[in-house]
Amino acid sequence: MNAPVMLRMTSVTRVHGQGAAEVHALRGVDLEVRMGELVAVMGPSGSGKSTLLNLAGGLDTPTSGTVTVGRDDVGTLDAKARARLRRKHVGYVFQDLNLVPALTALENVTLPLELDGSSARRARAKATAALATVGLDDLADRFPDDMSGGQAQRVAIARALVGPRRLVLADEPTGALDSVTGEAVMRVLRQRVDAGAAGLLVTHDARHAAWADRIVFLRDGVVIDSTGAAAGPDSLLHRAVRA
Ligand SMILES: Nc1ncnc2c1ncn2[C@@H]1O[C@H](COP(=O)(O)OP(=O)(O)OP(=O)(O)O)[C@@H](O)[C@H]1O
Repeated sequence: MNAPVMLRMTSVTRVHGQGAAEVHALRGVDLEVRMGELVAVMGPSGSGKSTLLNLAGGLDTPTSGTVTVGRDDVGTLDAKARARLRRKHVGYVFQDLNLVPALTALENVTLPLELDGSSARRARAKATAALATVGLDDLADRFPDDMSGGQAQRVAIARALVGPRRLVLADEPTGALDSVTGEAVMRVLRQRVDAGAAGLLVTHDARHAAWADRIVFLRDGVVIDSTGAAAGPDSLLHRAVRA
């Protein structure tokens, strides 16, 4: 039996700006991501990848069409309800990391859990474990500005994956990383998805897309192709691009 659909986009359009400045960033996109499934989104600059990710995470609402996360229709939620949905169920890794500079690595990862109502002790324990999964247990007390780009990126990954996130959204999560660390980050993302989350990954890198079960290609706001071939770490595609 197929796993439940966590993210569903139906005939989604998004128009930015107005009048002469109007940009049709997405034009009628249909997309489903099931629990346990990692979908990579590829496409040239300006094709609508970030717009799609922002809609999936409830940071933005569609101009027309519907976006549902679990049972929630994102377009019908008010800003407060969308913020709650994001905090509770959606993990993000963005290009700009949005780490809080005044908080240590551990505190940055702990923060979303505390905002969700976890006790400080439980939140700390979970955050410590999340930092360990990205190999940063030694740097828990370090501040983001005292870390390398790759280390800070891994803190952002730990923060996105901590807690019961049902949908993990990653926008070029390996951008600041060397290839070995980038692979490690992809492995962590894959493990989180294998443990039951749904994952949506924007990437320009075919080696990272090869970790996905499916690759969706966007151009000018339209899905122009979608590979059905199950890729994943054991797939031929994966082995081919890693060889
Ligand atoms: N807030 C906005 N206001 C106006 N236009 C926007 C806005 N956000 C995105 N766009 C436009 O929408 C189109 C799609 O942008 P988007 O950032 O989603 O593409 P992308 O595929 O993520 O690009 P990149 O790979 O360069 O990040 C582009 O033409 C962009 O200029």
